[in-house]
Amino acid sequence: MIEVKSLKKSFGKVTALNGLTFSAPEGQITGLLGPNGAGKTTCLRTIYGLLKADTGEALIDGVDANVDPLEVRRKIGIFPDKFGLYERLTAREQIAYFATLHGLDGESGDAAVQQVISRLDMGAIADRRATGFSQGQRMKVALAQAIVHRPKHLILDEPSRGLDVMSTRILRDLLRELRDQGTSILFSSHVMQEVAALCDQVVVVAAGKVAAQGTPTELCQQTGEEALEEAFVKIIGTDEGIAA
Ligand SMILES: Nc1ncnc2c1ncn2[C@@H]1O[C@H](COP(=O)(O)OP(=O)(O)OP(=O)(O)O)[C@@H](O)[C@H]1O
Repeated sequence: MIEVKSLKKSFGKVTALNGLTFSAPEGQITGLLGPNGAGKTTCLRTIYGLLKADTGEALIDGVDANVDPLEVRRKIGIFPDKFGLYERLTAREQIAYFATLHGLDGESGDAAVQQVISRLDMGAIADRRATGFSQGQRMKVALAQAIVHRPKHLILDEPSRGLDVMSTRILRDLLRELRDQGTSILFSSHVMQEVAALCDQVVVVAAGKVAAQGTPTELCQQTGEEALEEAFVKIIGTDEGIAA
């Protein structure tokens, strides 16, 4: 389980997180929905230990990434907001590099890399250098890097940005499959339809704290709205920074 407890984080005078609390259980897709600047990326970076909260804690199976970063990295896969690829490496080499970082090398490493290449239908690009890769091809490499060590938890920051319909579908199918295998999946988005289509649970974040939480149906019930889009707008109080 991923747990975020009373997280507070400021950058100078800007309060990015203001007492954020929620959890993302195993076998569920949890969507962190909020307008631009709501604090989603700051929250995710804190969970995987790239940022330290001012107060509060973020735990993976009870472990704080600031206390035991190696243990947390073993348990999670990260699809970050900015993924840089090594342009001179092939897709296979990049994925193998991440497998090695997680202690998967030799035959078991090669097998894990090949498995994820097959799962993401990357055969045609596996042995090409990343230079010239399309956005969708880059997304697949980043996703493969995130899941090659079969993490129990997967955290994705705006995963479908810049993707076409086919790539988005591949991504969604994979997330559902991993969810069904028991992975806890937490992803951020400011796109309502994406959250509505994928999530078992939605955590609506505004101004660094939880504005509402529940299944899409529960959020509609809580707000007395029939459409999720209207429910979100009512919860956040504006549709600024949210995309349909
Ligand atoms: N390193 C930083 N230095 C200064 N301010 C920051 C920093 N990182 C985030 N912020 C500020 O904290 C607030 C929350 O930013 P954050 O990136 O977490 O929001 P977000 O919900 O991910 O937004 P978006 O959907 O636009 O990516 C914003 O006001 C942002 O400008």
